[in-house]
Amino acid sequence: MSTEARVKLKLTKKNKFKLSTSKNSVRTKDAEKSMDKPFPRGKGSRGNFRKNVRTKGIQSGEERVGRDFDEREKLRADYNGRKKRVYAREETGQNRKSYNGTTTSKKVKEEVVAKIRVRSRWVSSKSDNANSEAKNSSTKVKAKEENVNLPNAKQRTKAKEACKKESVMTDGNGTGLMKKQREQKSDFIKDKNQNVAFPSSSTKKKSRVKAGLDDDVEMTNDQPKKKKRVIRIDPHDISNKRLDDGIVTSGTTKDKKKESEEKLEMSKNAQFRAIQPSPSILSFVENNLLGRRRSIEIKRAGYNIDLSAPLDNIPFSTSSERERVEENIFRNKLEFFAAAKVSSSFPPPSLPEIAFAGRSNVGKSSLLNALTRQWGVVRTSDKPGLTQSINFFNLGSKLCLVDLPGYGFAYAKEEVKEAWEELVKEYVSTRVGLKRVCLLIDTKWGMKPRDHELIELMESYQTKYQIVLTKTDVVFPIDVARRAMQIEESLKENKSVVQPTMMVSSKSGAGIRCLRTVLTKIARFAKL
Ligand SMILES: Nc1nc2c(ncn2[C@@H]2O[C@H](COP(=O)(O)OP(=O)(O)OP(=O)(O)O)[C@@H](O)[C@H]2O)c(=O)[nH]1
Ligand SMILES: [Mg+2]
Repeated sequence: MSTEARVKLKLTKKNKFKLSTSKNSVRTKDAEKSMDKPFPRGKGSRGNFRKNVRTKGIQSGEERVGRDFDEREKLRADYNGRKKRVYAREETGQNRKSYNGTTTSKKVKEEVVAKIRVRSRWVSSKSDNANSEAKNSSTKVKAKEENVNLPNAKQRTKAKEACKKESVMTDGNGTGLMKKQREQKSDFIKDKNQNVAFPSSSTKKKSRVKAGLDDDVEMTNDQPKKKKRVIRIDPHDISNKRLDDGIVTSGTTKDKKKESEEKLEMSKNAQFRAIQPSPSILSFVENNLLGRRRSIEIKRAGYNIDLSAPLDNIPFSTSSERERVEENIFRNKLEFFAAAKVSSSFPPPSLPEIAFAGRSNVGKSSLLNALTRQWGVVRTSDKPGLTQSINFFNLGSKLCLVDLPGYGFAYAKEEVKEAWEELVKEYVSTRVGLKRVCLLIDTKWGMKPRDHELIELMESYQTKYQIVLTKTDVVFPIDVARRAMQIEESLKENKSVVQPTMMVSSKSGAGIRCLRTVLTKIARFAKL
């Protein structure tokens, strides 16, 4: 290359250099304008600031060199300290990478301070990932820095102070910074609690909806939530206690009563099971097939199970044989002839009377039908209280059978039941011609207090009575024997009682013939 050509090339290079520097000078002026406000306020200002930093960081190396040169030139020309600081900030904020340490010592100091300020932000953002609490605090500090949406001027100044404190903390240690931030946070919360009233629920919602939400506001929202979680229980308030804590004493006493009753009942049952029946009673039960029996057992004994009350029929008997064996009196027709609800309505005594007394539903009317084998003459029902008057039946011209109303539980008014009881008592105590009272006792339940009452009355009026256990087909044979034994033992001292205790079942017919034999003897020897 010739010398002329070399000179031309140098000139063109110089021209190009001048052009590039002039462009950079324009840009730096714009930057200068923006850097007049190093921490811009308001929406988007921070974003623009970052944008500037980013765009300037992408600049080519040639441009960067040119701009550096231009700035150096300006520094030399301008001795205003403020402008220098602005340029230093611009340098550190925009072209950190292009900085090579060739500037003046003042500029270096300012750059270092600015750089650390930026680093402190990075460190805080890094510590966010490590600790969520630190994250919240760092964002709050940022918010303070930006000073956006703070409720009043006092808080703004507080935030500024916090920001200044943070800028002093330039040691780059994350933990130390976190501690400081926590302190700041707690201070700030205290200050808020003292000065700022809690926002209402509507304001809470609004604050959540807003995109540019301030974390400080959220922090205040969290405070009442924590308070809500506190559950205060009044120890003297009964409603707080559970039912099984022993407050309701009436329930426990009731339970205790029930338990004691159950124990008594259990002890009664145990006592009943401990009864040893006499051999005579046991043999009677077995001979008459009393108690609950299987139909095959009755069949094997020779009874026709197709008949009602089969055990009242003689095995393999013909009609002639039965007429011979059975009592003549009970072959007669049963006829109803009088009913009395009051003592004045009693018919005049014409025949020896045998009465059937007992609790309601014990089987009085059924027994009358079973004895006479005339089903349907006396009305029966499974509903207690059917017989409500004293009903008189003639059995031929020899005997009068009397069906008494029951006592105890019945579907009737209390006054009516009391009237029945009084009528029965009057009848058994005053009736002339009454030769025997068959006191019917349910084999399953035994004697009840009202039965004892009637016994006492009959004892006092020397009315002869005989205990007849009914419904023996519903309990085991051994229990029939035990019940008979129990009653006999309990009435051992009584004078008007006629032994032995009779045991019957109107359903199976067990023991009916024996009772019939006993009653026939009464009719045979009785005199008015
Ligand atoms: N299993 C069984 N049931 C019987 C026996 N005797 C009577 N019953 C039933 O017991 C219920 C009451 O019988 P009733 O003869 O009406 O008794 P009641 O003593 O006259 O009753 P009231 O007239 O109300 O006092 C009826 O449903 C009968 O079928 C028996 O020996 N065995
Ligand atoms: Mg009856």
